[in-house]
Amino acid sequence: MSGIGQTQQTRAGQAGTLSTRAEQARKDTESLTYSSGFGNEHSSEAVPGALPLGQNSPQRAPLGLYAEQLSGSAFTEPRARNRRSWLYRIRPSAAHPPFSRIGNGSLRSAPFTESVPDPNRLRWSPQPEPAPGTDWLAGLWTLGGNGDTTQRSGMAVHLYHANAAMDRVFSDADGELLIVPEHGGLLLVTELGRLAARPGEVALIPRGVRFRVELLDERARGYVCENYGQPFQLPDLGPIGANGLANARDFLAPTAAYESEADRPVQVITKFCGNLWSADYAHSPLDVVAWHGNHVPYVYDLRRFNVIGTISYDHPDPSIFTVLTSPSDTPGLAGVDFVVFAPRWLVGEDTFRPPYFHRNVMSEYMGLIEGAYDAKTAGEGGFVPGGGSLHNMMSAHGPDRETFDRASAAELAPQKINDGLAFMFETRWPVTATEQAANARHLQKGYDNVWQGLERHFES
Ligand SMILES: O=C(O)Cc1cc(O)ccc1O
Ligand SMILES: [Fe+2]
Repeated sequence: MSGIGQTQQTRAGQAGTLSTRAEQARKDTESLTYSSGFGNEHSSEAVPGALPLGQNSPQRAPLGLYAEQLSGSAFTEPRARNRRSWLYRIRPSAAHPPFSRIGNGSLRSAPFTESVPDPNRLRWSPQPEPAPGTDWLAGLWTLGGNGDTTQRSGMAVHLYHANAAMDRVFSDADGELLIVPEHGGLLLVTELGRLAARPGEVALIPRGVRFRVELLDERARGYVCENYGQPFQLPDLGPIGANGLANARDFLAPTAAYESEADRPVQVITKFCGNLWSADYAHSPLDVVAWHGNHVPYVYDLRRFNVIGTISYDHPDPSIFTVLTSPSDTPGLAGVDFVVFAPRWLVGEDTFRPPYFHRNVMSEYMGLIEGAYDAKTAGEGGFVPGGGSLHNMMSAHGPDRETFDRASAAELAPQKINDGLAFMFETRWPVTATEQAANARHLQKGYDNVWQGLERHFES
């Protein structure tokens, strides 16, 4: 079985240095166009007349293209949950050679059984530098997760660290991918078109959609939530009303674009029930000339998030910061929520304003995109951009001692939190760490100490 590293067949060496590739990718982002809205029907054609009108599958599709449906939900799921796109492509996806197993590299999948679920609070420093020539796929490193890929339930937390563009093409049959860049921009070249995602933005690649990743900078680092469960959707707003939190119109789907160069060999890798499989195609599968549907990738700028919080007293639960939720069969119980702690004003009166001490039945993985987080002291060895923390089901956590001391004594003038962008993947089941995460050198050994020295103040 060959490894996950890039093969000879890829063009990285031939196409010159990464800077040339990155420069080209940056140039490509200047002409990107998008279609706005989340969950709605989008349509796009790169060549006029490529999209059939009034039907999906004419006897002969326009321009000699092949019509193909990509289903992200069962055919019969309720209309509100139904996801599919129709693709009009140069060759049908069915025309491919057999897939063979390749090594999984540092990727791991559910069920996670390498270690036992850990009730301790865990925190990691940023990922170490990858070897030169590491593309986005080879740079994926799994921290942990829950559920079962074969049952389409649960989630995985991955980190990525890349310094080379991807020539091969990847798709994930196991789940959708929420990509959270922390350092360096990405150009995602997908079957449905191209999207740019820079730190502060997130990208969502639906289950099964093929893509490759170009780097917009010399190095790219970030987080990935692989959601095996129901696709992410916008949370209901209840009494908030018709607007607020992440607004649907701020999600941007790509417009159709296809690989225009002559046929060339392309390695296509698929992740299927936890393993990587590879096939050598004689052409690029990113050959969709037109498409319509709602099973589409998105990019979303987290700075567009309409943050809602208290204007009276007490610290609201962080569900108020939910960007996207993957529901379970139990109302209100998410398989996984994606939550953002964006710049906001704190005005609560007679209130301990940072996150409170708590124990939660849900499990919380937190990452930091930039700056600092208001419950934790910043700086080397602390909660820093590129690092992450895991507070599993019922583990006791909250403000560290320094934060507690400061916030308990602070003068409660209106205060703008302006210097940080943190996020949380909050999931219904404990996250079991992979062996590589449980034994990582960058696991912070003294994390518990941040809660040391919280002295007794009780006077009876
Ligand atoms: O643990 C954390 O920092 C996340 C979090 C934030 C918050 O504002 C309230 C509860 C919570 O779990
Ligand atoms: Fe928490």
